[in-house]
Amino acid sequence: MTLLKLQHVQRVFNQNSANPVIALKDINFSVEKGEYVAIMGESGAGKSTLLNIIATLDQATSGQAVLNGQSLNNLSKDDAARYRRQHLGFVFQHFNLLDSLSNRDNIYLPLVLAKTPVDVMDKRIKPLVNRLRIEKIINRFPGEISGGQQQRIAIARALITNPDLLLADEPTGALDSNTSNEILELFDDVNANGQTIIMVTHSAAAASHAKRTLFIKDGRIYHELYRGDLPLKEYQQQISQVMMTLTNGGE
Ligand SMILES: Nc1ncnc2c1ncn2[C@@H]1O[C@H](COP(=O)(O)OP(=O)(O)OP(=O)(O)O)[C@@H](O)[C@H]1O
Repeated sequence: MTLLKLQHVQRVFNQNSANPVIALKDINFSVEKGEYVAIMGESGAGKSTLLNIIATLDQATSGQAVLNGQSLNNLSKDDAARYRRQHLGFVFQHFNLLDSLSNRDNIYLPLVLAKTPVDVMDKRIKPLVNRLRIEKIINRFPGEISGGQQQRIAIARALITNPDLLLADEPTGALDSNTSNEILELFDDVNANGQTIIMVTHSAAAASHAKRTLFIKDGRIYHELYRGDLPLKEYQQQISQVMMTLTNGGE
């Protein structure tokens, strides 16, 4: 089943000025339910712009973006905020946890905002605590745990609403390579449990964990790679090669 479909998506910044910026020229792709897709491209290629449109934080200038049957094109600010809360989960590079709340309350936060009863919150958190191995840190505060542990809490916060789509923006960008690997294995596990994931990353190692990688250049999809049955390392090399070609002019 198709979860996300983008057709001829264009995003122009400063459209009515003397110097409009065409950040996305013509983006076309679909994501099936249960897929794990990485998005790569050089700095300025349009990755954040694309992610923001999928995240309902921005809207296409033209073209269509549809997520789970809902057009993302003309949502009002309030409707977009509600849609995000109900259907999307976010994981960021710098975790974005609230230091004044315990880790448990950080995870509960999206449910608190949705006025969810406490017994439902307790029920929802239990399987996540086991799966993300955060038993020992759940009652501590973000300032008292490591970066990798903070990212685990952030992943739990993103998953507790059972989102249709998990959006990850450079989720290992602030972590050392060992901790990055642990977090990437966690994403593998989360995806194996049926969660659809889109991850923007500069890291070929991170992208190699996704089943498909889309490469963006100058606001268009330039190439795509499927992992298939390739071992992680070989797939990572293929991804690095495409990135190298891209960087060297992309022909
Ligand atoms: N608010 C804005 N106003 C004007 N131009 C913008 C705006 N946001 C992004 N751009 C431009 O749109 C293009 C795509 O930017 P975008 O941030 O999507 O790239 P990116 O691939 O995410 O880059 P990076 O990897 O550095 O984060 C760039 O040329 C950028 O300068």
